[in-house]
Amino acid sequence: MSLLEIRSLKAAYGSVPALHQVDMTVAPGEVVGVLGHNGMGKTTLLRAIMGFVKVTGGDILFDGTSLKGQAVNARARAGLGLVPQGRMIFPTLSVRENLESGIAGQRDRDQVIEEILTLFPRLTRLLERNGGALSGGEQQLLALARCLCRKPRLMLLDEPTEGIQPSIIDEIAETLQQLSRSTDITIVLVEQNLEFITGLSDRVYAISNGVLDRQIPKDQLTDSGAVSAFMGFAA
Ligand SMILES: Nc1ncnc2c1ncn2[C@@H]1O[C@H](COP(=O)(O)OP(=O)(O)OP(=O)(O)O)[C@@H](O)[C@H]1O
Repeated sequence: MSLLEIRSLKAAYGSVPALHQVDMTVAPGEVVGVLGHNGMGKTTLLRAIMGFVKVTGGDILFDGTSLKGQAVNARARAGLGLVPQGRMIFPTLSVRENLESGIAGQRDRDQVIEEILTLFPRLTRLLERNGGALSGGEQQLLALARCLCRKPRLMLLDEPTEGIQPSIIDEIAETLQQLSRSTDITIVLVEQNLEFITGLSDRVYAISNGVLDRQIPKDQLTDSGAVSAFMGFAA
């Protein structure tokens, strides 16, 4: 069974439609990419799944249950986690406090943080530093780690490479690969970075003008020229 199933989804900002038709399925444990240019609806899709954007048609099923009418915190409790575009960490809180803010309920905070940090050795050295004093790449690692503190079953990642140095992009890719290999987490990743998305994803969908109904053929995923041509990206 699919962990996430999206059927004929439509979403709008007021009276302005942003998603016209989105159909996708994600199996447990998969890493699924959504590739698209600026303004095509990638962020809107993730925010609609999480419950931040109003859905005007269609349905989203998580683990077989419709998310219709469920508030953001109910979706988070069900196991959805979003790492937003721009990272949105707390700049005046320390790395440790940022991580603590991601921990739900009465769980043993130190133990949760220790567990998560095994995936993020770079953050271990930075625990007492303020979030705002980290580089963009370090902030992205922190945003990922904070999301993981809630132990999501499905993690939604919004352009994790945006504005980040290539050396840390590689580290983020390795961290996500390790996470995917060592746990049963499911990931939906939206990106414009071809190399990053094709390197990480089991399957990649294309989104264009709020329509997502095409997948890039698997045998073409390793051929960036073919993917660019499929997407209509300039060579
Ligand atoms: N808060 C908003 N109010 C009105 N329109 C919005 C809002 N946010 C996004 N839009 C519009 O919805 C469409 C999809 O935007 P979205 O941010 O989802 O695209 P994106 O693919 O994530 O782009 P980017 O890569 O630039 O982040 C665009 O036409 C955008 O202008």
